[in-house]
Amino acid sequence: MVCVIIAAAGQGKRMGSTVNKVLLPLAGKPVLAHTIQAVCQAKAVTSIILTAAAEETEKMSMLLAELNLSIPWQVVPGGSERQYSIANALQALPPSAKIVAVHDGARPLAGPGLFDQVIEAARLYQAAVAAVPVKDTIKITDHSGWVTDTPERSTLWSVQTPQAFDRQLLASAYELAAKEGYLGTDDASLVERLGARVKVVAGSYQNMKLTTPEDLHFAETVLAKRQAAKPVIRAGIGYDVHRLVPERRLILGGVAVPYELGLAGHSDADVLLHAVKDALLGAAGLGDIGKHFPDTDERYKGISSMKLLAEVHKLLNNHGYIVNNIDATIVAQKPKLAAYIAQMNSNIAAALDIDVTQVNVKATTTEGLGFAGQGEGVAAYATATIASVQA
Ligand SMILES: Nc1ccn([C@@H]2O[C@H](COP(=O)(O)OP(=O)(O)OP(=O)(O)O)[C@@H](O)[C@H]2O)c(=O)n1
Ligand SMILES: C[C@](O)(CO)[C@H](O)COP(=O)(O)O
Repeated sequence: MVCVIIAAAGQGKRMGSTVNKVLLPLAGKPVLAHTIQAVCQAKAVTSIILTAAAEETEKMSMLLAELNLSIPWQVVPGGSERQYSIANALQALPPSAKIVAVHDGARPLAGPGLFDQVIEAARLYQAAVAAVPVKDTIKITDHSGWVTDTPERSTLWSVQTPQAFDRQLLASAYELAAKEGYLGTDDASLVERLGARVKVVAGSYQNMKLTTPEDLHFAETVLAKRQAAKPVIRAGIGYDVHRLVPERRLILGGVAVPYELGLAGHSDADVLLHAVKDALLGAAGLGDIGKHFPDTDERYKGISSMKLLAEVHKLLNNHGYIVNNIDATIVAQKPKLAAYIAQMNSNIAAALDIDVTQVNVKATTTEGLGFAGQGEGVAAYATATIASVQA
């Protein structure tokens, strides 16, 4: 379980506004609403704790309630410094939380994917931060403004949030900082003092912390551009045929259909899923299943086509696509398939992480004509549309 602490208990003094900057309007809604929605879209996140200044607790609770979140949330009082706010939130963590991510309420432009990446890195390495390479040359000065050093830029990173940690590690880091009276400017610096290693995950230059007024203009521009960007839709087609033979199971759309014959093939010969996968790969311009899962490869002998459908889904995601819809037709004289169609739809939807309404499997006979009509084999046609994911 992953709990995200959203720090929102500051005053936004550098913004020069009379209201807390996280409550300022941005593209038609409060900055904090953008931040919370991005956090909630991350797949791994299971709960939220928001830190709020005492006098803003009610306002922020109302904002959270209006967002109608599907995961549990709570609001805890902040402290006089960001670090003290996070320390309060750590006391309120749900017992099930094994990973804790911390994010600034004032970073509304972080994409959901970044949370998932940083959380995944925290699972692997115990501590991870989003960061971008610095673009300017950085100088160190003395207190009179004289340059004392120019650090090598290739080792310098501008560190952002989210930052994610193993729960115990972060708790120990905060305990040590409290004991030693150390006040850091981010959470990872506390963890570093324990001697633990922190992994850097590539963040985004757009994921800026709204600190001064010009940052708000930048954020408006980024959001306007994101809203105007139209996803590109691509379509693909798939077709497959397998021979019906004795002593094989008849697997269609991941369902074992009772019948005296089954489909012959190197894998489980799920002709429907083969057509669906070819349609998806075709839509993405990624070839076909023969290219990715050759029938000469022993690894795929007898393999469930549901597993390979999940692989195709991963491949599409890695190339920046999400699935829009699937339409498919199974061509078989026998057996009757109507009773199994709903399960096929839901199997396909689950593997592709889409709603079942986006999948439409049908079945038809050929009135006794041709190889399907003669019961020699089963064919399947599929079409798929996919959409490119916006950055
Ligand atoms: N005592 C504090 C101070 C800051 N924050 C939060 O930590 C994030 C990052 O801090 P910063 O940008 O410094 O915000 P402010 O403290 O509000 O800004 P300023 O320093 O200009 O007053 C913000 O979302 C802020 O609301 C917090 O939860 N508790
Ligand atoms: C945690 C942080 O956002 C990482 O860049 C940053 O250090 C917060 O600093 P601030 O002093 O609260 O602005």
